Amino acid sequence: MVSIENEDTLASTRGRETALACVRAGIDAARPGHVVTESVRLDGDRLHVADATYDLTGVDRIVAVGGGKAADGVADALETVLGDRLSAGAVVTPEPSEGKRIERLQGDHPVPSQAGVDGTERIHDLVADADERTLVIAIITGGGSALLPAPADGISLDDLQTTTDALLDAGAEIGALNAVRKHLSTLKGGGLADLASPATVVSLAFSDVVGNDLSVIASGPTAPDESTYAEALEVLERYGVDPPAAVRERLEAGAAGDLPETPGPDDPVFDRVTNHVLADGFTAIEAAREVAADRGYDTCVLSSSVRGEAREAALTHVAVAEEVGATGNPISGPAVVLSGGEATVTVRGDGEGGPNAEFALAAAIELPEDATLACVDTDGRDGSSDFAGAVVDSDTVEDAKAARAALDSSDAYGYLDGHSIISTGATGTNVNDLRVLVVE
Ligand SMILES: O=C(O)C(=O)CO
Repeated sequence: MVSIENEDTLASTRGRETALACVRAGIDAARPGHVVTESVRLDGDRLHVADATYDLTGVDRIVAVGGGKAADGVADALETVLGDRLSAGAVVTPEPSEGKRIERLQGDHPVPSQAGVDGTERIHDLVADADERTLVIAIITGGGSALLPAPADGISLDDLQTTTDALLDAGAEIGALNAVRKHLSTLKGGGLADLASPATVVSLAFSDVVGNDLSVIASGPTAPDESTYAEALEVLERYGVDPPAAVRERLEAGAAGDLPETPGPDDPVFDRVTNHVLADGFTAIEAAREVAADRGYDTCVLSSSVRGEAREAALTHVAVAEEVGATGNPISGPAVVLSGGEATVTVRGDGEGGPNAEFALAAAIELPEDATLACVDTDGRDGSSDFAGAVVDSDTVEDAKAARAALDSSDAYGYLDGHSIISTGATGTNVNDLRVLVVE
């Protein structure tokens, strides 16, 4: 079970206690041990994944490869489920544990590192000689884009780092960011499926992407890609990013038709590929909702795909809390309103912030008296901070001017204190943000 540091201090009211219990249940439900055991089963020569069954007769090698923030836990669970049938594997994760058959390799997030490049090369080596008798299980989890860098021809790690950094700072949304990354690295944008062909590929995804677009989750290593070099150039322009010369040259060469595009939906490399989304933001929301209902609250899911600038989406949540209190809409109190998705922040200063902290602090300035809001990134790392998020109520902000100044210098954690900051450490999963709004 995920543990929240200092929970006794944070849970000083009934609303706060409920919000934190919901957060804990949401994260736990999305952790790989639970999710994989529920959805993957080996029965003799039959591998069951969700509603699909794969016949392993004739398969003489099963290789599990991939990466992302939940990959270590998925690898653990697969080693248990597949036992001796598993031949080998490698995953690149931020906090690798000791594996049995699947090697655990260190990578870095949100900006890629040399360790990630080395780990990705190991995956390349394991998959490069796959044939018709090989089953490749692809472990695709959020964070995979940075953890599995694989720079394309002519692109250095430094080019990838600079470009990623600049787009993150500009607040680029994930689809746009990944359209660029897919055109700068070899395993993204269907590249892993291409490398594994003609093997059968079964992909197990944990989605941290609103709408579960498989070509965006970890930049879609096993998914057809419809984005283009031209689009990648347009993204850089849209976010005002002037990339390193090698990046611009590659994207311009691709847009001019001098480089092959990433494989699209009709490409035969996907003939033997099946992608399964095993967990997403709704997995966390549903578990949180159950806890709230058990505690006697009326519950409502606002949306699992709230996105946009955190401080603006926060005001919508304040408005919902006000409406619950004033007119009993969309439900009447005591109520728990849940949302998921991915808020972003445009970095304005060099303070310590993150989308969830900014969401919570912006809401706290205006929350009505009977409302509590908890906002966390289910991976336990809000933006590039070491915190998961924050729990706030109408007492959190004593000095609205100072709170606004903190927001303006991207320093929400600088304003919030030990009575608000939620710290879980890395949770081992990643299904995006979870917000719990309690109105008593
Ligand atoms: O691309 C990534 O790595 C993401 O976190 C989205 O899945």
